[in-house]
Amino acid sequence: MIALDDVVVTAWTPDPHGGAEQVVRLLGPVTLRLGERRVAVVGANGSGKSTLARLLNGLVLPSSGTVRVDGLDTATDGPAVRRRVGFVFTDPNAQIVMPTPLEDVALSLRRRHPDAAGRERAARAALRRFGLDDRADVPVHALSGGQRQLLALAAVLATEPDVLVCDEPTTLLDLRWRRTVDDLLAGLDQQVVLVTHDLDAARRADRVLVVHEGQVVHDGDPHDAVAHYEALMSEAGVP
Ligand SMILES: Nc1ncnc2c1ncn2[C@@H]1O[C@H](COP(=O)(O)OP(=O)(O)OP(=O)(O)O)[C@@H](O)[C@H]1O
Repeated sequence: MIALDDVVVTAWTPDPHGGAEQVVRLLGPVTLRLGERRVAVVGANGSGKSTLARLLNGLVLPSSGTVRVDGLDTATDGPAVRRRVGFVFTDPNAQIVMPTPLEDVALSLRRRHPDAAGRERAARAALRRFGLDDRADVPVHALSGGQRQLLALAAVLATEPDVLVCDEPTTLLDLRWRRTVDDLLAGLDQQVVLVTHDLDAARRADRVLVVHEGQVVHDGDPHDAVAHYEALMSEAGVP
């Protein structure tokens, strides 16, 4: 169970008029209990979705309030939370750290497979699941953007997290791989929190949060939530 209580996130930003830095509120206050297997988060650019997602594994810490995952506080139990909560970034370059796909996935497997041969076998199997087996040993800079995104997802799933938080994980993928990743995420046993601009993907969730100007303004049934978001967008002049 993910529990947010009275969470507010603020940040210092420069004053556009050259004065002292100012504190701005990016998100909150937010109080939520997230227990559903598939939770989607939708909202306009800059509304606060990534900030909300990053709170869930302690990448962003609340300025006030608490975020707990299965009772672990992200502010005080960060490493334990991150072992439980895998995070897939929009930009795969933010999380690929090794020179080749095989080495990158193998790094994620080091806890579960201390022996090198077992680790390599498991890493190759993980890459195969994402159609990357023939790319296992090429330099990561030679992968396409979509292949890098698949690699990032493969590496995070290899750590077998209890919860997977994905921040727009299919943005760089073509239609075939988007469907593959959507199906794969849908079939996972883990809880998945998906930040997405893909409203069809949001409609397949069990619960949808609509974020607007740093607030969760709607929370509930996917069809109602998506309709609420579309109404918000049309008020903003989006056709
Ligand atoms: N560390 C920070 N300091 C100052 N402002 C920030 C910081 N992080 C985020 N912001 C601002 O907070 C707002 C919300 O950002 P966030 O990344 O959560 O939005 P988002 O809904 O995920 O947007 P997008 O759909 O474009 O990815 C934006 O205006 C962003 O510029």
